[in-house]
Amino acid sequence: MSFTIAIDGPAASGKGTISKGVAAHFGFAHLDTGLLYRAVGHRMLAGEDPVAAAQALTAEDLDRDGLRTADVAQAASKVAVIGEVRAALVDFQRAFARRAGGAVLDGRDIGTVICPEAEVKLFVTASPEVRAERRWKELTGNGFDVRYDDVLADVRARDDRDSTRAEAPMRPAEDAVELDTSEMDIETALAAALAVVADRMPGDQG
Ligand SMILES: Nc1ncnc2c1ncn2[C@@H]1O[C@H](COP(=O)(O)OP(=O)(O)O)[C@@H](O)[C@H]1O
Ligand SMILES: Nc1ccn([C@@H]2O[C@H](COP(=O)(O)OP(=O)(O)O)[C@@H](O)[C@H]2O)c(=O)n1
Repeated sequence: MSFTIAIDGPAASGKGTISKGVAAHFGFAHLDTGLLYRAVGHRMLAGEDPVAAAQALTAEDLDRDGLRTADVAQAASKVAVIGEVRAALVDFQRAFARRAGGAVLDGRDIGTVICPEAEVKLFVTASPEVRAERRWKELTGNGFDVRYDDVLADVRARDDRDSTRAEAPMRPAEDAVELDTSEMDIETALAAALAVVADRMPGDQG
């Protein structure tokens, strides 16, 4: 049986953390679809054509070091505007979503474009300032020397590019449950997400 949970939202809203927690709780597989775009962005920064890079993407590309930097995040959101890049990544994401045993995918367009039939859709948000603070803590904790103001500017620039692009813009699906985590710690946010999912689980799996 396949069961798909789509979790979308802007940068550093906590969708990855929630997705991992939901997947672990239910024993589902998890795909961070942002990594696909980051891997293509990384290859573009190395001089490759982004469409060719997306078409040739391998599992090893997703394991590379250096995909979590601010520069790669910006490059990811630039390649994500290109329709041919997005098209090259669709089949892999849909196949993952349909795998037996259940799947959680997080990104920007999972509930709207990749898996419009997903059994559960969440759209996770938080204010730009809260998200920038979380990302700043994460990056400085990982040894990156970044300023809060620059992280906030990066988050805002990506929000703007991601939500205004013509192809698969970031937005909540009409049937998505919105979860504003601005005032929630990780445990509270995960509990709220689990409650939404459990409510939509068939039988006694919740
Ligand atoms: N509710 C929360 N409260 C505080 N920190 C959080 C919360 N959710 C996530 N974080 C932290 O914020 C950072 C970004 O979270 P992440 O799940 O990677 O966001 P996203 O996948 O939306 O970019 C991580 O360091 C994570 O531990
Ligand atoms: N399903 C997706 C996932 C990511 N992306 C793009 O990839 C970029 C990086 O995504 P990410 O999820 O790794 O970013 P964070 O939310 O972790 O900061 C985003 O800013 C989007 O431009 C997308 O267009 N569609």
